[in-house]
Amino acid sequence: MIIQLCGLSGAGKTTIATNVKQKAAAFGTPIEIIDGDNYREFLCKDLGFSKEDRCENIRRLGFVASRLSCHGVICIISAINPYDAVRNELTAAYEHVRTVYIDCPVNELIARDTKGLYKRALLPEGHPDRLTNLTGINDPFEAPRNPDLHLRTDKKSISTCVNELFGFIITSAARKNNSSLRVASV
Ligand SMILES: Nc1ncnc2c1ncn2[C@@H]1O[C@H](COP(=O)(O)OS(=O)(=O)O)[C@@H](OP(=O)(O)O)[C@H]1O
Ligand SMILES: Nc1ncnc2c1ncn2[C@@H]1O[C@H](COP(=O)(O)OP(=O)(O)O)[C@@H](O)[C@H]1O
Repeated sequence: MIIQLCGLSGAGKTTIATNVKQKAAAFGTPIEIIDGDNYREFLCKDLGFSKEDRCENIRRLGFVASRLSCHGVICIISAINPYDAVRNELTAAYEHVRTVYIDCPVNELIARDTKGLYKRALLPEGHPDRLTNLTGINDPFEAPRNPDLHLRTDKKSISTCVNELFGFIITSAARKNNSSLRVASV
């Protein structure tokens, strides 16, 4: 199974994915987190933040996830993943892909600003440190219309979000296994 997260920088993707991984490990269920930030240092080092590069980034993360998930590893793709088209591409290309929207309003993210990116994007035009393509400020984010799970991280605590995603994964995995068993017994 592949869980593709999407959500703005600072929305809580890494925090939730890491906690879900820990919780699952305690139950003996391995989860691999395929994190955009992390892969951009290695496999996706050549990519920037244009629409083409962001889509290519997601395609590569999706490919890695597909290789692991066909050996039974549950994968969480933790990336901003801002475009509908490439999210749909992954859903169509691979089996058992679920889309989870980690949602937080921009005003709250500007207040959190854990990496200082929002401050830089909001600098006046022409400022040498201004970030010109930060998702949600001056670059698009296409909110998924029908995500399989929608978590509002400004309204729910970290532990509630973690429990909801964990529960969702367990339920989806059970459904997937039941349907494989039905197919196998036909
Ligand atoms: N311009 C711009 N826009 C968005 N994000 C930026 C940008 N510049 C750097 N960063 C940092 O890169 C992380 C996002 O990488 P992703 O691979 O998740 O992005 S994408 O899915 O390809 O859109 C993102 O990580 P997260 O904060 O964990 O989301 C940022 O730390
Ligand atoms: N309900 C919540 N879920 C996840 N993170 C939250 C929540 N409420 C507050 N936060 C905080 O928001 C920040 C999210 O950062 P991070 O997980 O790195 O986001 P992202 O990976 O989406 O960029 C962390 O400082 C975290 O403690």
